[in-house]
Amino acid sequence: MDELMLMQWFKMVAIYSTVALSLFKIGVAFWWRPRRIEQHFFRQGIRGPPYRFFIGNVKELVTMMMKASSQPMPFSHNILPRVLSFYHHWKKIYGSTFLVWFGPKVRLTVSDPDLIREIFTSKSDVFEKSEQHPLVKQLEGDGLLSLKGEKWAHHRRIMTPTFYMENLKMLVPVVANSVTAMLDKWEGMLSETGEVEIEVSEWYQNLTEDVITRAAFGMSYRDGKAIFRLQAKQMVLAAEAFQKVFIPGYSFLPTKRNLYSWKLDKEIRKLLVKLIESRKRKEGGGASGSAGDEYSKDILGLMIQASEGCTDITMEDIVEECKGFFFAGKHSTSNLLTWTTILLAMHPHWQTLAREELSRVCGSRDVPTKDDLVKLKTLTMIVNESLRLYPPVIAMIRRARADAELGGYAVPRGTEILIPVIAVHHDQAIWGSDVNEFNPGRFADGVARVAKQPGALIPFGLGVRTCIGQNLAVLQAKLSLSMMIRRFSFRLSPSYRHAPTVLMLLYPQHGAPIIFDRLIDQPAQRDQGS
Ligand code: HEM
Repeated sequence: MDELMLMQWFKMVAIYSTVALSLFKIGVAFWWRPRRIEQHFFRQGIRGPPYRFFIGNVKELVTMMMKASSQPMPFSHNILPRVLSFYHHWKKIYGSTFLVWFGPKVRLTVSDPDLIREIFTSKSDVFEKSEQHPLVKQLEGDGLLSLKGEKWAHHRRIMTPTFYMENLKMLVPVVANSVTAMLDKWEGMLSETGEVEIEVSEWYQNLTEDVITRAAFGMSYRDGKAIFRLQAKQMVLAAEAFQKVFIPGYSFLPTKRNLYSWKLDKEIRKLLVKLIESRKRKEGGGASGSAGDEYSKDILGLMIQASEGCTDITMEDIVEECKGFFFAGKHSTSNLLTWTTILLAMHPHWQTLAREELSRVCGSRDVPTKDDLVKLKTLTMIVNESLRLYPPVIAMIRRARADAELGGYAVPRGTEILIPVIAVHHDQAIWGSDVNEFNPGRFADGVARVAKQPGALIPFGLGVRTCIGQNLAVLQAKLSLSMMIRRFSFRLSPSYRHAPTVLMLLYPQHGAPIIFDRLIDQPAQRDQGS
């Protein structure tokens, strides 16, 4: 009997100790540590909204963001208060470098271009990519976008040749075919008066899906389509997760949402493995590259070749890279195209200037050649101004992997740095009093002349982790816009409501309905007439 009591007593002590230890750990993680970090930064003159137990500033932050995006805004490009309302609000109180708490996770906002350059270049080994939310990681894949260290460097080396300009230039006919098919369909939809209203963002998504599947994977559009549909569903889940406090380990629980996201991931994986294996068979069968040998250095081809030469590139690695390229290749480029079309519809004068330049450079050619594209300075200025005012990626995050010094501040290990790209792009101190105006002319003497500090215009990031797809995105945007501008003039539909919103990337909340008018004097017609 005594022995039994003793056993029970030990059991009780064990339970109480476990509970006490857990409470202690919770206290340290959710109370003591945040307070200590707050004090550390306060002593250096950095303040911020006060940390609240467990939730940090998430409640105020989500409320502010929801309120700001609840109504459309006037046709103004001063979009910072709407799309990054918490930053805009707290910057006025605490200055541009402040602390903000995403649950118990601290982020230090940094918008000084000199410090941004330091983070991305000379101190890029200390300020590494931060760990993504599990749902975002599932969507983007565990490839280039999130890998670190030697494995990232190895993958980047393998895939870089895909994006050499000589290889990209071979894509001009591929992209042009897709754009022609899209514009022909629009033309078929014209009313008797010669105009049609198009919701361009959906069309651009299909276009960029088409281009990335063909260009990067040598696959047909239909093969890639199913993957894009599944990723769109994952994107909704990931966007919802951003509005909640992140609880480590939660993603492993079999909740309804997690079960659904696992199912989506499994289906994507299955489709990708099938595609990769069929491509491997083709490569093994003597084909030197992707389907049709048109583009032998595509991502999939290079990854497969690399996996055959060494054991450290596995099928799993290829699947993860494919996920990332499907995601990154589609959304950001279609957003760039959508915002640029909206801007040109709002500012028709720049359509005219771009059209005149196209006539000068391309003459009677309907589709610009790769050499023409380089000469289209006005179009380049327009694209740069669009990326400045409406950058698809509005913020980037880094994490200090060791104690570090930044601009005279001591930043403890584990601190995350939030770089509000959109705030930098809308900073009057950098861009001048017309900062919120659409003025591509500011780039007339090149980007460097205007944004004197390299960290001032960063739509594609900076330093070693800069966007690998930058040249492909710009090539695709310039080619699509130039072909569209030559065929149509366009204006905003009366149903357009200006509501830039963030769902991982910056997009128009109520779509982008645009009215297109067919131009009478088109190059193709001039050719026929001559
Ligand atoms: C307008 C279009 C695009 C924009 C604005 C954009 C933006 C960015 C930004 C800001 C980064 C850096 C993120 C960071 O440092 O945290 C990045 C990285 C990346 N982007 Fe893009 N991107 C675009 C198009 C593309 C395309 C078309 C592809 C693929 C074909 C692509 C693939 C990637 C990859 C793989 C990375 C990770 C690179 C690395 O860390 O080595 N992006 N992109």
